[in-house]
Amino acid sequence: MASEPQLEIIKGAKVLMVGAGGIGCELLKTLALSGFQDIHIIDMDTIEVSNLNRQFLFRQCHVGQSKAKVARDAVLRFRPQINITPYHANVKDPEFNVDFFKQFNVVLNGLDNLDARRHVNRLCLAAEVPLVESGTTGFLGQVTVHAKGKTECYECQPKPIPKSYPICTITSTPSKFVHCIVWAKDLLFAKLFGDKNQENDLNVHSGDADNSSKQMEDVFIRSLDENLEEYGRKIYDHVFGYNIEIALTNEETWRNRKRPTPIYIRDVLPENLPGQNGNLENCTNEGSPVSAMSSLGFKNSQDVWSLAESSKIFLEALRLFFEKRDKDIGNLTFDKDDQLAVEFVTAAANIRASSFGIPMHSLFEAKGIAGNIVHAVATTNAIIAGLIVIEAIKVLKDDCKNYRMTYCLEHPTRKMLLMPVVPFEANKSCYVCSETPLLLEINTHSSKLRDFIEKIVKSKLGMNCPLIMLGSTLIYEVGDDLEEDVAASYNRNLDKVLAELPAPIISGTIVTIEDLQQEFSCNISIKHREDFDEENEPDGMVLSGWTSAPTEKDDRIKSNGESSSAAIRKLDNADEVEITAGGEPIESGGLKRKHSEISERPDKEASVAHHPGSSSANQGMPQDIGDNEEDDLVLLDDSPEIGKKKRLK
Ligand SMILES: Nc1ncnc2c1ncn2[C@@H]1O[C@H](COP(=O)(O)OP(=O)(O)OP(=O)(O)O)[C@@H](O)[C@H]1O
Ligand SMILES: [Zn+2]
Repeated sequence: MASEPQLEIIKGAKVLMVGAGGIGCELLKTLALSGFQDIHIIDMDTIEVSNLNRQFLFRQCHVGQSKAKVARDAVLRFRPQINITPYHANVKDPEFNVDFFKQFNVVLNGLDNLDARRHVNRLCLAAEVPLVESGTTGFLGQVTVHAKGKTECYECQPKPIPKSYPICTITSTPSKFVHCIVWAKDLLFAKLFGDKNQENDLNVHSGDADNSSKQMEDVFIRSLDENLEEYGRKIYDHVFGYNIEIALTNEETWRNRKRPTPIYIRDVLPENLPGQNGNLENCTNEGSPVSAMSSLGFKNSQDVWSLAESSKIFLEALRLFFEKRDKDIGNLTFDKDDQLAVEFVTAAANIRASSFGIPMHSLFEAKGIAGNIVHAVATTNAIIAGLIVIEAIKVLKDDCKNYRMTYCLEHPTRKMLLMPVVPFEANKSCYVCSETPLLLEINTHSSKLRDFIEKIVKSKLGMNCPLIMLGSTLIYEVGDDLEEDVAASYNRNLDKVLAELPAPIISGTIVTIEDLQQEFSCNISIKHREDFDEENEPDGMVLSGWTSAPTEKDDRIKSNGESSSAAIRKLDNADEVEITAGGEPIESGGLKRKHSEISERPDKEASVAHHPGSSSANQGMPQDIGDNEEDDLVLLDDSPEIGKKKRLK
């Protein structure tokens, strides 16, 4: 129960929540029950059936409605006297500018993607409003506090980019099931059902450079009256049979690897097997999604299909796409919520896995890998929401010496389920909250301004509405209010190489980039470089400059000079840290952690190297630190003495 003065602070606070999903629902409820009376919520989504198992403010009848609005109505039913203002909108919309953010005492994030998190971080920095940031992945979760001038900002530590795989591992030498999944969704699925114009490296790299890509293209084109069964079998034989034969001709590749086995459909499924075509009636029921599994009578998504079963699903899913979803073909991108797409990708990945001697997986598992899904745990969201409120109250009391980043661990470690850590001070070389310039190595004679904007400014720097300047010369700007001829000249610049722009970007120049909405700008020093490694530097440009971690001693808020709080203490050994509690190092044995591990998130993203997927879920979370036989739950005191623990009986 909050003390009287604390309650007054809570009652007088105006808070902004971003995200009304898994964490957001718990958070809104906890805020309301803790006495908060003026809460604004932004969420751009509508409610989906798959949200209902954990987003407890929503019911079946709300499916399709705004999360922010339904969450508000649900909470007002038990706290009718408080003010909740919902916005069914993207936090990146221009209306949510710095002035909008300035009206709040604290901002609380319950988001699921890096892009929006970075955007909110910049607005909070510009508006000088503290941010409590959070994330969960299954049993893991964390809450961090970011206050300008007091702690590091959300972007002070570079966030690991989603794990991606070298293209040749995916196209030629898969060794794990995830490689087969990436191949099936990013290459095969994209080739058959996606945008025909996008680059797609389904070709097998063989010693025989003449592996005709012309022939390759022809195979995928379906003539208007081509029988779908025959078309499916042709694709099957091409990608699982012929391509593997070609790959095998490159002896060098297989010298130290297990050779794959080509698979042809005639060996797996005899032609025109009765019943093989599925039962179209079953899958045309109004309202139910088109599904190869239901068409073929497969019920359990946790079963691992045999090679023959995978092959049946492959052919059936392909047929259903062409017969039932023909309007989508050419525009599809893989979506984990698209049942037919998941079935197709699972089947294709399993057939490829079988060819390469890799264990096959169930649709349920494959979906998790393909969609980068770690199943959400409602309890973790509830714990994290509680911790957000605890930190928010400290922020409102300006109790910065007691701010904590708290990690929720999968297994209690040293009897701690929750690991509190003193926040770091700002990284002096953070390009977001300090003025340190970045360094970009790029071929200024061959890279176009368009590539620079897409790969660096938008993708790496997370800018929304960039403005690019060299000295006082504007090279590029976006905005609805631009005059036509100005907009046209900026557009012409997009296709020029950097060194040939009206103000040339060459080695030694410093480019200034600003995002007016985020009120954020940074400088990039340019260094010309002729060649890049295709495998390791697929963008053809390398951005660096803000990777250094904070330095020892001055890098974290001190608890009044005392050592009563948990802390991460840097060891002499440069990148190892030791987690300590109560000033005393927790007994050693499994607790020494590399700094890089502490700041890395669990990474299950599956994509090909040159298409890094979007990042979601947690950032900066410690991994499983080690099991402890005693599964005691340990709670943190609400008092500043975080080192003290209470045991739940
Ligand atoms: N740019 C954004 N603006 C506003 N809301 C956003 C933005 N990005 C994400 N969100 C919201 O953040 C919430 C995150 O919630 P959560 O992680 O539970 O995801 P979910 O979409 O509800 O569930 P799942 O992805 O697991 O199916 C979502 O409701 C989503 O709409
Ligand atoms: Zn920073």
